[in-house]
Amino acid sequence: MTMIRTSSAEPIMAGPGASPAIEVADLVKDFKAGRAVDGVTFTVARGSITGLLGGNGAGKTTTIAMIMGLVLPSSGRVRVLGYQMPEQSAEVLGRVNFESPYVDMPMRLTVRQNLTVFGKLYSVPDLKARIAELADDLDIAGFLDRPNGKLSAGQKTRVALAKALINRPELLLLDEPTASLDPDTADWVRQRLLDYRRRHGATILLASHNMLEVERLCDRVIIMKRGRIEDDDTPAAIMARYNRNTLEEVFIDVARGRTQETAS
Ligand SMILES: Nc1ncnc2c1ncn2[C@@H]1O[C@H](COP(=O)(O)OP(=O)(O)OP(=O)(O)O)[C@@H](O)[C@H]1O
Repeated sequence: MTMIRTSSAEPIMAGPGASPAIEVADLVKDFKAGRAVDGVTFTVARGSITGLLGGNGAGKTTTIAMIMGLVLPSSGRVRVLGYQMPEQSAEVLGRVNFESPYVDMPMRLTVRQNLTVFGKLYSVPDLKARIAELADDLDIAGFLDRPNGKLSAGQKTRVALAKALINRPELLLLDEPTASLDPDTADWVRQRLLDYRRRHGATILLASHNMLEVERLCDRVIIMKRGRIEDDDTPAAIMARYNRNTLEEVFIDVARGRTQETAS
């Protein structure tokens, strides 16, 4: 285990398994139009799959962007794999990756060229072999030499997943990983994510509007509303607390302001 001194007086424990995958404390983000994240605190255990739920504008994407160090918090603290973000981001970014259907890869580059660029950014060793392995695992070998702009939504998602896994990340952050996919392809993507977690012991944090997906994938659910955490527990415990059989019903209760006591 390594002790690292940072600008803050407190040392950070940075050894393998020494700290949670993510620690977020009193996180706040103010934009000109108002407060997007309003004092959020949670930790994510290594090897877990955690779902970040909440209605449109609840603050999920902003929270994930602050965890990645892409958006600077107005106040509060983020640690990823034991390192303080964004100050120590250089220590962790190679061990983390991200996927969102709303962030396109360069359209004119072929799939192989895209994966090569991202692989080089992550200094992936033996990159050709890694791309071949992912092409096999994610069934993209048939269109490796096609421009990204000429792929269907389902094919693009598989390529985006290949990009997200190229550096064998210990922590994977996903923003609606199955948005706009047909149920069969969405199920296939979920299975790949479960396989990846099982094989590599990776941690996954995902924002999703698909409640069945969250019930199926997640060990734990954090529900956000207007920038704050409304609930945080296992899917089963949350459904029991709201006296509901599905997370979809809980989501609607939370969105419509029904409390755990009044929901029935
Ligand atoms: N770059 C930005 N500049 C100004 N306001 C922003 C910015 N990014 C997000 N916001 C605002 O912050 C709030 C939270 O947005 P965010 O995208 O984090 O929510 P979300 O929970 O991910 O929503 P959705 O489910 O619709 O993707 C919203 O009111 C949004 O308009």
